[in-house]
Amino acid sequence: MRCEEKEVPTEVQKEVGAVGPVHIVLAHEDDQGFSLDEEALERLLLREEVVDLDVVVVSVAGAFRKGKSFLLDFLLRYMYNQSSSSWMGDAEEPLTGFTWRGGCERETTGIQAWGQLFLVDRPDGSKVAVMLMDTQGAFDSQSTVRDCATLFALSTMVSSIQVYNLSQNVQEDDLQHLQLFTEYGRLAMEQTNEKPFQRLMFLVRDWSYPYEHPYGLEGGHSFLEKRLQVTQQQHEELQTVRRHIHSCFSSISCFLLPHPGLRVATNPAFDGRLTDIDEDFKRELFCLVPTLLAPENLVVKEIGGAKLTCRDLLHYFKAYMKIYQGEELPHPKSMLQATAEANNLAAVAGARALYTKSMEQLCGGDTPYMAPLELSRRHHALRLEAVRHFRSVKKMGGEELCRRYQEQLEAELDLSHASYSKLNDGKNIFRAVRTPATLLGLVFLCYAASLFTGLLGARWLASMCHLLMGVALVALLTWLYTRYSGELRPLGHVIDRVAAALWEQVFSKLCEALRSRGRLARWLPIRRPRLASNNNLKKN
Ligand SMILES: Nc1nc2c(ncn2[C@@H]2O[C@H](COP(=O)(O)OP(=O)(O)OP(=O)(O)O)[C@@H](O)[C@H]2O)c(=O)[nH]1
Ligand SMILES: [Mg+2]
Repeated sequence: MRCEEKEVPTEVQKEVGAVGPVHIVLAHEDDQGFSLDEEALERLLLREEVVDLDVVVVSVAGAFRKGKSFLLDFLLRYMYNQSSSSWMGDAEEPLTGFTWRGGCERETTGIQAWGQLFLVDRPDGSKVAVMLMDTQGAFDSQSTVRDCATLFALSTMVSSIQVYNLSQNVQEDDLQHLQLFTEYGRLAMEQTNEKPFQRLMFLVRDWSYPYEHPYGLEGGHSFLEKRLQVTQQQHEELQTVRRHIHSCFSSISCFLLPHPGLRVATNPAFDGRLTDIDEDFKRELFCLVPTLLAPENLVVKEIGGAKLTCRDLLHYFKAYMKIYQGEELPHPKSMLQATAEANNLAAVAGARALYTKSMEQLCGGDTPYMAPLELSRRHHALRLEAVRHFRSVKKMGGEELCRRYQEQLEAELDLSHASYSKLNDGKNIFRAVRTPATLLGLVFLCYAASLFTGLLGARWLASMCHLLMGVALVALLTWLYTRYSGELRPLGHVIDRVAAALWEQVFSKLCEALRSRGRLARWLPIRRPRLASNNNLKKN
């Protein structure tokens, strides 16, 4: 049921009908997130009569289908009819403005602002521009936790009065969601010591316990005081939520609103006219709206302690939107997903610690060199044990998530093995002296070659050998310097690599050739595959 005007429209209706809500943040259907309609926002905020005025932004946010747009239409009536005590309108006047309707499917998407800012003279003589904002309801079946958090955070960041619209009670999960969403907002703002947001009002709809806490602001105050109380007996988790909420807003209040009557809640033909709404509801609504919007209660939007004009607000809106569209912020997750990931991460950490402890004992910095093959064998055994430990820990999230984290663990352990192998190689005395030995060998070879070629009369060849010998000597001295001083490390690394290549290409091939002839076989320790050596034995 959409509000349709059935009678001759009143002046307020005419004005409301002439303006209408403006979509400033658009929600995209295909999981593409949100985008800011900059032009629409500029048209609204850069109007000559408001652009340099301080701005007041009143936003209503909370779960979907809880009467947010309906309430905002009464706020509109107040703004259009401020001077009159009968601002609520005629008894038979249908309620129009922000679109609202009955039914169980969501109505409002993205963020909508009323297409006109209201100019209000405050008691201190200043003039401010008031912007009313309606937001997409949280927790509908089409939005992810990230979507809900983004919209709630964004509306909290740009508003000076945020109405947190709740149904029947303030439950612990309402507080937890508020904590998550405001934290998401705080993350996107520059860190300051001041409280990042201004005024928060818990608006509890359909309050059914007026005999415990009466309707209205005072009942809300005593109720909220009890709800947000931090005591030493409370579990730390409950204390943290409450402390967080107190630390985010400079002022927090609560208003308890009665049920508007069955015609409002269940009649599909209800069009918002006052005659169909319960007296209790109207009476409390009559108090609630001025509490938010009376000139003396308006709160100018401030960021970092500085008041914002409409022009400034445009700038901040754009900047915040950009942050939420980028990838630098973490993605808020559902409670189960976050818990499951935390479980798996903790199990990975436990398994990794088990592996590292054993590997440290086996081949850590203080232990002597061990045969690479043995190291590799022990790594495989410990890796298996770590994976078994990981799988044995009870975790939420199911098999697929578990497998993903197992693969991550295995990759990490393989990386650790590679660095332990390097550490182990560094302890091999032959490896440690490989570079100087190779360079010294080169010096001697060049020297012998220069002598030999000199004897044969090939002087240019002898000179070449001398030159090469000089280069090898300089390289050796440079290497010794880098190792001693710790300076010129990149140069030392290059020399190491050249020496390793020389060793591989020349000396080890030379040794291999000699070994194959059997002359050095007894002197050069080399590990042969067991099968091959057995075969050789058999052949012999
Ligand atoms: N029970 C109850 N229903 C209300 C109240 N106020 C409005 N409604 C009804 O709730 C229904 C939804 O109203 P909307 O204003 O469209 O709700 P909304 O929170 O904006 O919904 P979304 O835009 O989908 O997030 C309508 O049928 C209203 O008549 C209230 O205080 N209590
Ligand atoms: Mg709505």
